[in-house]
Amino acid sequence: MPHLASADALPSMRDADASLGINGLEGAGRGPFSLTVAPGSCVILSGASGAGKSLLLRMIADLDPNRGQVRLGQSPRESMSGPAWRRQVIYVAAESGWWGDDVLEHMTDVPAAQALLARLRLPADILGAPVSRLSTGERQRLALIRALVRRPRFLLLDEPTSALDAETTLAVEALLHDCKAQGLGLLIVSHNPAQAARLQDRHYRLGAAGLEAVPA
Ligand SMILES: Nc1ncnc2c1ncn2[C@@H]1O[C@H](COP(=O)(O)OP(=O)(O)OP(=O)(O)O)[C@@H](O)[C@H]1O
Repeated sequence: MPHLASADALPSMRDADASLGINGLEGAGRGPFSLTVAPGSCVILSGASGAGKSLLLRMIADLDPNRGQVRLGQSPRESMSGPAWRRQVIYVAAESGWWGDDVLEHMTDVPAAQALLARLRLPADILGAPVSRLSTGERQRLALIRALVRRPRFLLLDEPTSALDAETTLAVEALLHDCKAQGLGLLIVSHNPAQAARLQDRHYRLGAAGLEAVPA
């Protein structure tokens, strides 16, 4: 893993065969949606603005009202508390929310977060900065770091590079690629066909008729 600043900075692989299974998930008048994300794989979700992509991710994380089956391997989502579920399956919004003005207090593993800064082209002292002074792109990358250092099994990423320049976008993608190689499962909303082509193991488009597989 030559590109990693620290092997400890990435989620470790556990229960390698535990897929994220979504079956008949519906809510807010949308769905039912069914798809599977295997560990160590990347599923891209595209579709027109307003199609319901964020809603689907939020329903999987159980952040919006929904019904249907969601499982992690053999374990149904309802077998664990909401916070326990969202430690394993983390939703990262396109515009991240921060509950205080101190970046550091949001990081559950500061050394691991520190080890990822350079990879994402962030300054070494940024963890000491107030959230209110960060640029949109800095906040977006720090939200990804904040999620990664919690060592989830699946990440639901909503347009994770929407605020980034081309070179920084590639740096984020390289990190995600390495996380995937360590067993992390990814479901990523992207409007960028080139990014989809670089990252996807599978690709679905969300349209009026529901999820449609997009050929590679
Ligand atoms: N909790 C909710 N209950 C009912 N409707 C909702 C809820 N959340 C979002 N919506 C509506 O569902 C629609 C889809 O929103 P969503 O944010 O999922 O779209 P999107 O596909 O992610 O769009 P974009 O690409 O522009 O981000 C919108 O019209 C939105 O107002």
